[in-house]
Amino acid sequence: MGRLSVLIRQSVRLVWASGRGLFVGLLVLQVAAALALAGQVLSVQAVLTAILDLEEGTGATASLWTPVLLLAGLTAVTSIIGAVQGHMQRMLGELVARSMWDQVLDVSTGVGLGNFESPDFFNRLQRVQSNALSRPFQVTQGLISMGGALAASIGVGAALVSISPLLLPLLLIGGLPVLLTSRRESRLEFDFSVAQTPVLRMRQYLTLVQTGRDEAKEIRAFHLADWLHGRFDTAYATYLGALGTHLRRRATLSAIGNLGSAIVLVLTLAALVWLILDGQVTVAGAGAAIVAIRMLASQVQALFAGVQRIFESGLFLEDLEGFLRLAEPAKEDSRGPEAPTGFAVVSADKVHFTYPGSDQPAVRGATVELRAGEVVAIVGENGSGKTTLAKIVAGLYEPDEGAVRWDGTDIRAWSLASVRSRIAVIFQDFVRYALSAEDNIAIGDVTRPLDPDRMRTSARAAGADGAIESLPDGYATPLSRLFAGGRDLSGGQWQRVAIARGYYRDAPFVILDEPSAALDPRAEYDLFASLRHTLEGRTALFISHRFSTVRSADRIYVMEAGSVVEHGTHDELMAAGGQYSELFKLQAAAYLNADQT
Ligand SMILES: Nc1ncnc2c1ncn2[C@@H]1O[C@H](COP(=O)(O)OP(=O)(O)OP(=O)(O)O)[C@@H](O)[C@H]1O
Repeated sequence: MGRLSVLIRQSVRLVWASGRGLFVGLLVLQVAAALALAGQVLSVQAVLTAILDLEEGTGATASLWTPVLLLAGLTAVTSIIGAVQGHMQRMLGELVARSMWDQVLDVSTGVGLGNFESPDFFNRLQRVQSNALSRPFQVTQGLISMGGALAASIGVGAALVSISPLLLPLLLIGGLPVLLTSRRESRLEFDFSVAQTPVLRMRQYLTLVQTGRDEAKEIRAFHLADWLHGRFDTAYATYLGALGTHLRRRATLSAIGNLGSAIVLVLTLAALVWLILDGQVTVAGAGAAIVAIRMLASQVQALFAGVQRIFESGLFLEDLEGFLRLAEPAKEDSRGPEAPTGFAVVSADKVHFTYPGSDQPAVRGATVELRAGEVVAIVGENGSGKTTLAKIVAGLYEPDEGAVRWDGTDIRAWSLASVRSRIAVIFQDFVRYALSAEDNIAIGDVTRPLDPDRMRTSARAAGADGAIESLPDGYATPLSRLFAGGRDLSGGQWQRVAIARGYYRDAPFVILDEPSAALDPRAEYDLFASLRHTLEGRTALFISHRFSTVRSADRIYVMEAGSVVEHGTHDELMAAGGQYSELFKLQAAAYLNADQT
């Protein structure tokens, strides 16, 4: 009972916050329906008494009409209430779902990036999306049907007590077996859901692969359709096998519970027969009692079904609450004083970082420094830790050791949200939003109204203007074939849109993570050469694994296996004859050979 009252309190809070008007309205209707049901029992008794009086010749036909009309009226009222309630419940369910979605999306967009490295997080997210979000609606229904069944049980119970007080306790006991088995059933359901989440996610992933636009060409080119279908079928078969076992267990439990209730109902009816034979109940009373017992049995069943729904949803709601708590550290991000609007020096000071679940550090004691207005480059081979270091400098990952400092102050001293607002990052794997070209650029800064001039200047600076202006609707063209009138861009054109997005953001510090990977060598050279002019004094960190691109940087850091192994200007590094000069010559030779062939 303790657990039930906690769950009911939680659920009421949830429903109350989402749609209190509808909730109260539904409860009022439930009480009205309960009164109408009790009225029906009493009307049946009155109808039967009038019929018996007529037969015995002691009553008049006219006295039959009033209870019959009353019974008809009450029956109509009950069914109308039922119909209206259905629609109101649907609306309330949607309101509850919306407020839950709001909270879930707050978590998914607010939690630390580290969560997205963990399959556990995705399993929880999946459970929350496919289960926990529908559960609040179930709880709402459970609460309302409980409230209604309780009111109806009291009403019909009172009517029954007026006929014979013995029958009521017997009927109430009838609900107990179902209640006892329902707790066990709810645990089974939750455990099943937890166990099946990874299989379900794999199935959904296989569906996405087989329906995705990007994957479509590779599936055809590699003849993957049958192979992927096979994997999908196997995943489905595993799930169906487990579902069969699970449903058999649940069916056995509910059969036991319902059998228990049915036995109690038979005992109640037997007691009624005994009361009639003993002369303690009149024939009219017995008729009404049978109606009342039927009504009450179904109400008691509804009451316990409501309790069962709440119990069953309870475990999922706890899961949901645990998930929502993940956002608490994210709220911390916007606490603390605002970061200064600029800096003289940004440094990463002996930073170490290991990805969650990984045993190898991705960055080991790396130190870099950027002075205001400088264009600094990080180079290194694939997997050397460049992107990870950039994410640490951007305040997206917190270093395990060491610190990122602005003019000597650890950025953790300020609100992380404000630090991030001073930085524009163009990611290697930037997002291609299925929105207009204009939105794709202006998304770089959504804190102020769209500035068309700035947007066009940014597009021009990134060299994206030509491609966009030749689209059917220019900047208003959706950059996706998913939507009517949409067009797609080439990889290089998309990359320029992403660069324009970074330029559009009015931030003193710009981080470009391999922004030229999809550009041809001339475009890449032009991009870097024009960077200083485009950024107009802003500080830039440029990441590349093409050494020739960044030779004019103010300073170049060379990374290898997570550490900075060399740094200096191009000339200094070439003169040092270390790894930079070796890799630079290797890449240059590869280009020369390519030119000669
Ligand atoms: N999300 C992740 N989870 C676990 N390990 C990761 C993750 N991302 C990168 N790593 C590992 O961290 C190391 C550094 O990766 P990082 O992406 O920083 O290198 P990079 O120098 O930017 O490489 P590239 O030039 O290929 O982009 C690699 O060994 C990589 O396997």
